[in-house]
Amino acid sequence: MTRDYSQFLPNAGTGKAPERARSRLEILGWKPFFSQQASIEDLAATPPVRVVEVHRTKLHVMGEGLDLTIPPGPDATVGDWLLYDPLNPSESKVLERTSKFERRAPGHDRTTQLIAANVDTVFIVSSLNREFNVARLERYVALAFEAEVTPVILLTKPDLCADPAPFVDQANTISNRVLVEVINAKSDEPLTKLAPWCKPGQTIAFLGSSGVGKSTLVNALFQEGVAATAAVREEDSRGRHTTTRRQLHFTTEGCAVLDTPGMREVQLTDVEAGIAGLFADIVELAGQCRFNDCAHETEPGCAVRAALDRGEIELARLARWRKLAAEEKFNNTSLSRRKSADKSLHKTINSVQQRNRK
Ligand SMILES: Nc1nc2c(ncn2[C@@H]2O[C@H](COP(=O)(O)OP(=O)(O)OP(=O)(O)O)[C@@H](O)[C@H]2O)c(=O)[nH]1
Ligand SMILES: [Zn+2]
Repeated sequence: MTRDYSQFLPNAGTGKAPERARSRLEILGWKPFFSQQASIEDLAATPPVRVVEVHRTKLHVMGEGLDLTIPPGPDATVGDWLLYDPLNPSESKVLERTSKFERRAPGHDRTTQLIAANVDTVFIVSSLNREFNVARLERYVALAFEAEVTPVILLTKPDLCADPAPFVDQANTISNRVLVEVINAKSDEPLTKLAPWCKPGQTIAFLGSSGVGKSTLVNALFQEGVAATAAVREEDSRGRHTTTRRQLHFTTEGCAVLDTPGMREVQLTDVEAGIAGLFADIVELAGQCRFNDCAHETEPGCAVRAALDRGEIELARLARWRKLAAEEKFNNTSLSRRKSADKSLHKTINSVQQRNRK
């Protein structure tokens, strides 16, 4: 079967894009970034498919006229694009990702575990009450930057808050690259307020503490039900529908919503790049300090303190940067310690087994 994929290649057609119906691939999230990684011949021989669901023993993938499960050979996660090799499915090539969420896998040799790939926007949700915590929001923002996903902060439950303004002001101090929206998840606001990020072909995810309104927001997006294309549910032995561990649900509009408990376990790991992006100004200043190991406290020639004195950076923000950077350092050292501990445990087990064999 030969398919024509030329329309998905970059610079196809004329400059002015004629209004045409979106293809199935585009609704699934196919973008020029992916088509640039393959030739027309590749695309015809090994058609692109997206991983819409990850099971322990198989991957559920969808593409143009394709809806199948393949063995989990390729090191792929939910959201990934594969060039599906019909002759050898487990050898299907995983395309380079626009973004990826990872988490630390405790006690394994592989230090990180892929959670999700090719997410466009992550909504960082916090409610306008005592749960609100700028430092926590900042961690999530750093995480999103590290994953190369655009973060948007959503402040929920304004109907239960006497004065949202101070919370909004605080959230706005995090980064001028991050939008802050106040949203009543229980009203009809989600559909309209989230619309700019929930267009067809977009992939979105939600992060935030328990009880802040993530499920309520997701349900609001699926008001018209889960699209037929995302019949990605399995029936268990009792004939009930069970939500499997990692999957994409498509709204009737064609926006993919990531549903994976793994996102809740995403920790602030290896977020150095994210922190650097979030506190780019402070990081740059720190590079100008006289001493390489400047703690920005009492050292002479400290560019950070100087900027603080000039009122160019905020003390509270500097404190948050210090805390986040220290935590990041701690996470990294505890990981290497944990890794060597794992190894010695492994050695112990091996030597015990050898002794028992004798
Ligand atoms: N008044 C009001 N209640 C809200 C709003 N958003 C969520 N809630 C309520 O807060 C409670 C928790 O909301 P959920 O959507 O279950 O929160 P969650 O973030 O999905 O929580 P987990 O599933 O534990 O991670 C529910 O009773 C919601 O109805 C809001 O904007 N206003
Ligand atoms: Zn300094």
